[in-house]
Amino acid sequence: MTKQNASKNGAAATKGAISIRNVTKIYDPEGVNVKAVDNCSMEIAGGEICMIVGPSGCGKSTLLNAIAGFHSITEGQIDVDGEMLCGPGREKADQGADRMVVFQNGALFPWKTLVENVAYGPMVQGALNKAQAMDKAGTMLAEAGLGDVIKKFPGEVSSGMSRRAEIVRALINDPKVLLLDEPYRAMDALTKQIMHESLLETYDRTKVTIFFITHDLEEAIFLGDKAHVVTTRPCQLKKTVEVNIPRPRSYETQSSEAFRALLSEVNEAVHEEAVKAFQAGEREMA
Ligand SMILES: Nc1ncnc2c1ncn2[C@@H]1O[C@H](COP(=O)(O)OP(=O)(O)OP(=O)(O)O)[C@@H](O)[C@H]1O
Repeated sequence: MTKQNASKNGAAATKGAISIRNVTKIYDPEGVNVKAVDNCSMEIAGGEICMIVGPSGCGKSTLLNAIAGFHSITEGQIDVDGEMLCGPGREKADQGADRMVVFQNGALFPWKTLVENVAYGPMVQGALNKAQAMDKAGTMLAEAGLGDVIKKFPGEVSSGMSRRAEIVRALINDPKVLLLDEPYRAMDALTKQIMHESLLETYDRTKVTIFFITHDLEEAIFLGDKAHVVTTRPCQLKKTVEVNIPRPRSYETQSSEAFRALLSEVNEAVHEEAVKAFQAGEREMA
């Protein structure tokens, strides 16, 4: 492992605090009326890596989409750094470069090289001219270990490289918050390890707040400062597990007693909710 480092919420980490207060989301209230989130509250400090775990279909992506400004909320309020994104009088947040999203299915333009993909955002927003944007994109890709492939097209590099490039693309505008919705879901264990190292190194450079949805409990403990376990639908915060394992964390960390104890604590909470989700599904089928 390279210089994956140190601080949790270091001195530079003052931006990107997310406050989710009493948020409820009902899809299609006049029709199918699906309550995905119910009176859910959570606080995420600026510069924190916050992992969200819970059963399938419980409402995790709904929360992420509300923070990103893709979906409205029905009640409650979401703030970033004390400024209301959505809440009373504004049911949907504006989308903005201060909150960048990376999903599990890649979203790079296949007809552009990696460096062109990364440079695209600041160029079209007019934040940088083409030369500046290409230069910054090349530097950031090199920092992420992709210096040799910046001129390759997404189809010419591995899925792991593409995903790292997507994260660089999300970070080029220096967002306050990085929203990750199961970005490594389809990857094999070894590729995931590389992704985790790379993400932690990126985090050390940027101290961006990370809101990360996963079903992989080991990933949640390995990466997170906190793991927020949420209930089966409708989503509420069930339990917060503080991951008080010092950084840097290496793969030996995963066999430590502290790691296994935290894993077991998260597993127990998630399992309870998974059983409820399964029973609810069986009732619906009956
Ligand atoms: N546009 C929509 N209209 C109606 N129901 C929806 C809509 N989008 C999501 N849902 C429902 O809301 C619930 C929560 O969905 P969401 O995608 O937030 O869950 P999730 O926890 O992210 O799931 P997964 O872990 O499987 O990705 C699900 O029951 C889903 O079917």
